[in-house]
Amino acid sequence: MFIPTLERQCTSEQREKFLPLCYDYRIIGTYAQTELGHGTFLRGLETTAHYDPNTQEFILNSPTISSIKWWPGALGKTSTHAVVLAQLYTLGKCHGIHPFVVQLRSLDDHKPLRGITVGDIGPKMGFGPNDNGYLKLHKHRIPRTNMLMKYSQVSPDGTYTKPPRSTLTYGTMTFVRVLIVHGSAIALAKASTIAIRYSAVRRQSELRPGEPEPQILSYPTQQHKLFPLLATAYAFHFVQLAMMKIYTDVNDQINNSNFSRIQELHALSSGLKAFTSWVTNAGLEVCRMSCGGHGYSQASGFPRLYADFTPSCTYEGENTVLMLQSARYLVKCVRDARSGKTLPGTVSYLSEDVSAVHSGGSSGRDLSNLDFLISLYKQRASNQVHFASDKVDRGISAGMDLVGALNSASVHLVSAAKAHSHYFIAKTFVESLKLLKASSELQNVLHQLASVYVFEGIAQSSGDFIEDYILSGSEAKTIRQLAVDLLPLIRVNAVSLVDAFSFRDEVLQSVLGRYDGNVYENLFKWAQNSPLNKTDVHPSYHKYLGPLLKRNQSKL
Ligand SMILES: CCCCC/C=C\C/C=C\C/C=C\CC/C=C/C(=O)SCCNC(=O)CCNC(=O)[C@H](O)C(C)(C)COP(=O)(O)OP(=O)(O)OC[C@H]1O[C@@H](n2cnc3c(N)ncnc32)[C@H](O)[C@@H]1OP(=O)(O)O
Ligand SMILES: Cc1cc2nc3c(=O)[nH]c(=O)nc-3n(C[C@H](O)[C@H](O)[C@H](O)COP(=O)(O)OP(=O)(O)OC[C@H]3O[C@@H](n4cnc5c(N)ncnc54)[C@H](O)[C@@H]3O)c2cc1C
Repeated sequence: MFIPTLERQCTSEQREKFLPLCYDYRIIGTYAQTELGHGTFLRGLETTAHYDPNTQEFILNSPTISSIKWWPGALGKTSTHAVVLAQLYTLGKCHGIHPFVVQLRSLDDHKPLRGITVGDIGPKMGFGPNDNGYLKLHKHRIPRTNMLMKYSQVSPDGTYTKPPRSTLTYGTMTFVRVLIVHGSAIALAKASTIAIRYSAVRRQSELRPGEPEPQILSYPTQQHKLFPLLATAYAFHFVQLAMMKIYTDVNDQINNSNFSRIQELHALSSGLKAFTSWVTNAGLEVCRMSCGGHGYSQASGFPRLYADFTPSCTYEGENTVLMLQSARYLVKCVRDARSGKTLPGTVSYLSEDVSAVHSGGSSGRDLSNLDFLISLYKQRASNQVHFASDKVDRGISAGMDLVGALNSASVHLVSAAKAHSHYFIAKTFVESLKLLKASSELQNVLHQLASVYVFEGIAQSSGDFIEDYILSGSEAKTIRQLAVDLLPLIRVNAVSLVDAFSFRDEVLQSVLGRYDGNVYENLFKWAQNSPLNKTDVHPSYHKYLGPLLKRNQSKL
């Protein structure tokens, strides 16, 4: 995050000064924004940067205990520098959060500089090797030219020039949220690889006396756990490609001072980061539990995969908060549509009248047709967004201000943003496959994956579709059955579909997910390396167990 921030927020002179140092690993940096007291509410950050025109320096301080920077990755022991987000003060006026490059440690002996107190925040649930750290600043001075001034400037006499958009400072977070969509796809692909390969190796239970124990991958319940998640990994792969394309296009526009789509990008990246990380987070646990006891072993790779992935739901914007950000924009779009404005691509459906198109219960609708089902996802999203938006309007009519009305409708706003994200993902998956140049056999297999993703997505949220009369109860039941009917067909290619992710064993880090399937021998070998097995009789025996047993035996 340190380098992307410099790349996006530096003037050309600052780029020339800082970026070569980063690329050559002459300095190591982190992104120090979050504080003990604030992570979500950026405008509440307390770190200060006061400009001293006499020395043309900024004086940085952590004025309170809650202002201590807390959590930034590699801040504790590794980083020599940080981008520090602080409240800018110049000529007695506060101008809000701005980014500053701050050297933390000497490049000679790595000792913290004067006015800098840094350290590790202590053991966490995962990311053991990462020294997430704290930073306390005390009257620490940096040159004026260390404020990243691409968008806003402070002149030598302290005059402040404001940015074209205050939220340009938030640009790095948007970029990393887009990366996290990719991270979700990768994590779910890894988990699917481990669980499906192991399920092809593991045999368990005797269905009928005398019959060989079947592969657990042959059980419909195991397939129902794993194949929708496999399909989701493929869906997220295509979505992260689409998301990155939109990000790159909008970022190019921003670089040409065209800020027209910055809000749409923020809303989409926020919703997709939250949606994909929540789904992946839950999916990792389903994959682990589908592997029985061995899934709980470190040897499976699942404990570390989960512990390292799960903070994706928190960092870079806590998921609920990001869904609310996305929803806030959707509400704004409903208003714009009602006032006749044209809506941008990813939200243009909100100006369509989808309500009459599909009333639930009409017979003869082709419930296996993906294009038709995507239109139902669209209707569900539009209904939920309009419902939540109407709730906000009713709140305002009842005398609330906008903030109060948004807060009062926030549960429904989160549901609406989820439905919007889900529609975007399902639509992108189906459309991406149409554009894919692939053999008919491959198209058929991928169509099965897209179908099970779309069917299962409706089955797991059938209440949304039935409550709004988008589907009748019997139609929802039919779609649920369509998903189950696909499972044995996907079974045929399931192992090939995870092999296609091409994770090397060294990357997958899983005895259960080994490419050669040689699980049991390697589990036993792995266990031999357990520290507890260094000696046959563990030293603790002589201190505790031995005396206890001997004392009690003497009573017999
Ligand atoms: C290539 C392979 C990839 C594999 C690897 C995959 C994954 C790993 C990758 C990365 C992870 C690794 C490390 C990550 C380590 C973690 C780092 C961090 O966590 S950094 C800190 C992150 N912190 C946050 O995200 C803070 C969240 N809070 C906020 O963003 C803001 O406080 C919030 C909630 C948006 C509120 O903003 P605020 O200004 O206070 O109030 P408003 O809601 O009123 O917003 C005002 C307007 O500004 C618009 N806005 C807000 N944010 C943005 C934005 N980012 N871009 C554009 N516009 C934005 C908002 O919509 C409002 O607009 P309107 O007034 O409604 O028009
Ligand atoms: C592993 C890890 C690495 C990190 N790395 C970095 C880093 O490198 N740099 C950095 O600056 N930070 C980093 N962070 C910090 C991270 O960005 C914050 O933890 C994150 O932004 C969430 O803020 P918070 O912790 O204050 O949670 P809070 O905002 O306090 O969230 C707590 C609860 O309050 C709810 N809540 C908060 N605001 C609202 C609202 N407006 N409406 C409804 N509900 C709300 C949330 O939904 C959540 O349920 C890291 C965190 C972790 C766990």
